[in-house]
Amino acid sequence: MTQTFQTSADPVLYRATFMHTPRSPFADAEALHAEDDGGLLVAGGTILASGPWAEVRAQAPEAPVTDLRGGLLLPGFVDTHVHYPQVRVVGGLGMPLLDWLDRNALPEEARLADEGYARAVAREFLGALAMNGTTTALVFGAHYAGAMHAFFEEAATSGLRTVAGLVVGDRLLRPELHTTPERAYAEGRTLIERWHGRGRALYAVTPRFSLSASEGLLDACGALLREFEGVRFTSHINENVTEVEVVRGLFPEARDYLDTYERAGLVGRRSVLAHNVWPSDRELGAMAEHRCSAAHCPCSNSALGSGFFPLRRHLAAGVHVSLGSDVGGGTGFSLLKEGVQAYFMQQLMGADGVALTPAHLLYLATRAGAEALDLGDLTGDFSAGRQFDAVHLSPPPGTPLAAVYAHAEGPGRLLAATFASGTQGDVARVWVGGDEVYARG
Ligand SMILES: O=c1[nH]c(=O)c2nc[nH]c2[nH]1
Ligand SMILES: [Zn+2]
Repeated sequence: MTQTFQTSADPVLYRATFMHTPRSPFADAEALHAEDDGGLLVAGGTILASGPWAEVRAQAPEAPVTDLRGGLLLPGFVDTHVHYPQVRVVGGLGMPLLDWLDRNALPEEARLADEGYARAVAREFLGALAMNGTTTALVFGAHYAGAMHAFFEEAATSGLRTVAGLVVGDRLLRPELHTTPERAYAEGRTLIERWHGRGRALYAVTPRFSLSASEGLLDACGALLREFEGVRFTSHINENVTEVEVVRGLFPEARDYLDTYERAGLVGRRSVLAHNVWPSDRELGAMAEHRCSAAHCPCSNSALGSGFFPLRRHLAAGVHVSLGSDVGGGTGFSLLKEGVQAYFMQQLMGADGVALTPAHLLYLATRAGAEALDLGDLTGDFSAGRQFDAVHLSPPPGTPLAAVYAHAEGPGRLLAATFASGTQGDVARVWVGGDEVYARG
């Protein structure tokens, strides 16, 4: 059954310490906007006014107030790379990518042929996103159309914003995961017609990676992308050195890994490519020209030993970067953890790394993801006109983070501590479009 959310059309007020990054801290050092005692006026799920409490309150003196003081209100997190079928295989440590796929991920993905199994996994997956404060996700789907119908049904019930699609491959996986270009096109078309643009769902054409996709299959994906307005494209790229070598051998005509997607017409403003740990300069320049995004997945890159993400080179080339948890190659759903891991890795890169501030981490976990998905007008910050997509962090009393919250000197310290030690347990409430989609306890 699909749940319908009854968002109040009457104005409501939220009073909280809040922070957001309407602009990129990579372009503007003053991008972090913090309100120690802030107000958000929301009606019909849309933010009408945002600023100091006294000013916002004056605009709607009669509106009921939700008092969230004592915690921290942030825009809902945007996870731009996370695999729905891999919830139950998180924590397969000690293997590089291709072994990890063969031994850990793909056997589990084959189990989603059973629609009942897939539905149970979808519920676990969506619940995990919500309880971690993720309100929008670009979801790498399953290889089975039935599992994707189940996913979209469950996503509608969850209230979360999802961009997702059937994952397709026609070689070098397990035979039961293989499709054909014709079937990929037909099943993709049916899923798009049923789900794309319905409620909070959008569709993403999703070949698993060029290693497992023939040219014909990538062309079928390109046809779907051309034929249906607003459909997104996502896949993996340049994650692991062995993978890159294999792809080079499989596509002797292609200039590089990116070109395998470019030749099929898959790369544009609404394309998100996960990882990109080992890009060439040609690929970075072309990605900037296409205005596509790289989804950086620092916990996954660490767990699978894939390498250090060259953030400095992406920024220098003008490539937009967002964050992904990459569950189950990644180690969990928290974008707070991804943020601090991104920070750690850049620190460890020495002169090649970028010194990330708390504002950068917040931007990467929120606004950058919304822009990667071309949903920046809808979500990603608390500016007037955006949807009220929010996560309220309220550390349980007696925890170290609660002590920091009670005594932090200034917004930068509060935000740094939140990324450094915040977890799923600190997420108290989560809203999407003004609808509460998660409440702790
Ligand atoms: O991190 C990853 N996880 C996956 O499931 C996958 N498939 C192809 N390439 C991949 N990389
Ligand atoms: Zn992935």
